[in-house]
Amino acid sequence: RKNRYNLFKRMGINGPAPAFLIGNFYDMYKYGLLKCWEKWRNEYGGMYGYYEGPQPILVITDPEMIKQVFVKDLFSNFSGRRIFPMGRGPKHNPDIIQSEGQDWKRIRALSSPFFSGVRMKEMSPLINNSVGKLLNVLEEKANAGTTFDIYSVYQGLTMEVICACAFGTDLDAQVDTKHPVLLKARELFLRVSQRNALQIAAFLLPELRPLWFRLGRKLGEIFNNPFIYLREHIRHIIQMRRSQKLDRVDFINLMLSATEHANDASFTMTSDDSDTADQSTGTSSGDKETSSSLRKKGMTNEEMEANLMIFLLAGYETTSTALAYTSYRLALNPDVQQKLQVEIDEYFPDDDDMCPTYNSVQKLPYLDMVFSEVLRLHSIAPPIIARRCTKACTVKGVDIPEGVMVMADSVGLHMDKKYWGPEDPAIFSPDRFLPENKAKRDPIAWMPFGHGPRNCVGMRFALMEAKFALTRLLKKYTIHKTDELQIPLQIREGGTFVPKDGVMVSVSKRNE
Ligand code: HEM
Repeated sequence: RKNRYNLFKRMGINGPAPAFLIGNFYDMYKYGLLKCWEKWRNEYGGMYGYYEGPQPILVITDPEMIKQVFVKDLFSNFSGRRIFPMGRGPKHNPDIIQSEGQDWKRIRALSSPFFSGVRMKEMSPLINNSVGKLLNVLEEKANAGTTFDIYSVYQGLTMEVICACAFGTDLDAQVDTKHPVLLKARELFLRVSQRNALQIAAFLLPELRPLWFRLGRKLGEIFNNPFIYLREHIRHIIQMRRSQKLDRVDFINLMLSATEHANDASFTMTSDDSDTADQSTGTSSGDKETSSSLRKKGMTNEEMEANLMIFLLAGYETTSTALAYTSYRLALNPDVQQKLQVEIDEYFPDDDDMCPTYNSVQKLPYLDMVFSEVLRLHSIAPPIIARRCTKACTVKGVDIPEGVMVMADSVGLHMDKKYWGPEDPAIFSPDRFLPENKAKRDPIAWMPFGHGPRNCVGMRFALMEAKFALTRLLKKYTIHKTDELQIPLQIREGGTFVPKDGVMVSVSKRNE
């Protein structure tokens, strides 16, 4: 441990001085990660090292270094992710986020087809159906003229959508706002952000992870951890679907066939499924197995459960947060909102009950610019954009020892004047994403979904869902700033970075 705390000094890399045993934990606990990163970035520049407990984190912003870690050397030297202090650890972890090496590649190869263009098109009616219900909820709010938290409304929407698309279940979570699955997911993310004594102990003493993991499970059973409720919910659905053998287009159906066909050499997914899968795996250096040979190995039952849980949580939390941040920005920038409404009206004229499609929403350039700018200013999952060095190597002249976590400072990149100036990067300005401005910038400067073969597998899904919701919402309603809107929004940091106290707005019907 003592040696570990000297690591960055020995490497000749600057950074905040760590305290023995707790690293830089005190600052992180007191001020939060966003504030610490900003302070350290200002003090030490684009590359520095700090310690999360005993875990050394090397923060980088150099585009070439990021490309080497996240793309070129990903499989050979950086196949690990950040390790959750209370998790099972990276070895033989059944879920896509925590697994590494060949296990990750196989799970990714099996999961990518859920997000292919063909699947997106098949899922669009399910999404449109839930967006229709969102409009009904907003109609009530508009009629009542009340101020309300639009974030919690979006949480109902995204929970409903992910349950329909992943499990084929109809939760009706926008109307039944006390649905236990919705409440448990909300509670789970809240608990992660609260850092109880066990979480802190696990964070500071990761060597005892197997103990923390077992203790966490035991205490979870005693104290009704929401995770256990959600896991049982997923198990129940899997059992039901196994016995019913429904022929539906949802994740669970694809996973069931992958599980049932494990090691069946003749099994192939349809060619329609392959358009995202091969981008993710099988193309990097030192990689012998192709995506399709990995897919043939299938998934175990435990992997299926674990990954359905990841999709449920990721599908629910991230997209609702992105929609909440977008509503915040639109409420504060009525000119941008109006311009967006003009674009939507032009593309969907005189059509109150429009049903956007996967292709049609991609033809709205200003919508894409607005959403991209929102994701630039509001990073939702920045700590996860990190790779653990699994084999010592040199990256652009920096010797990186095994075990160091290399994190791309996406928040710093998103605020760097070099890429986003001369206008102050803190200003919300969708024009930064005009094609002529985009062409001048290194694409690495914008990475809300991460980078490389291990980037966000659900990106297409998130973009489609958010764009369906925004086009239909803005066609009918205008979002307004209210006295209760918190400016700037306070952020709650946990697994994700979300508006701590919601987003309090009102809506009005456009044609009245
Ligand atoms: C606006 C919405 C979203 C944002 C901002 C977001 C962001 C991210 C980020 C930053 C990563 C890490 C990428 C990296 O390490 O390079 C990630 C990974 C991931 N995301 Fe998303 N995400 C979103 C939506 C979704 C959705 C809707 C799903 C699934 C339904 C999803 C599933 C995943 C999974 C499974 C991974 C791990 C991929 C892997 O390790 O191979 N995400 N996401």
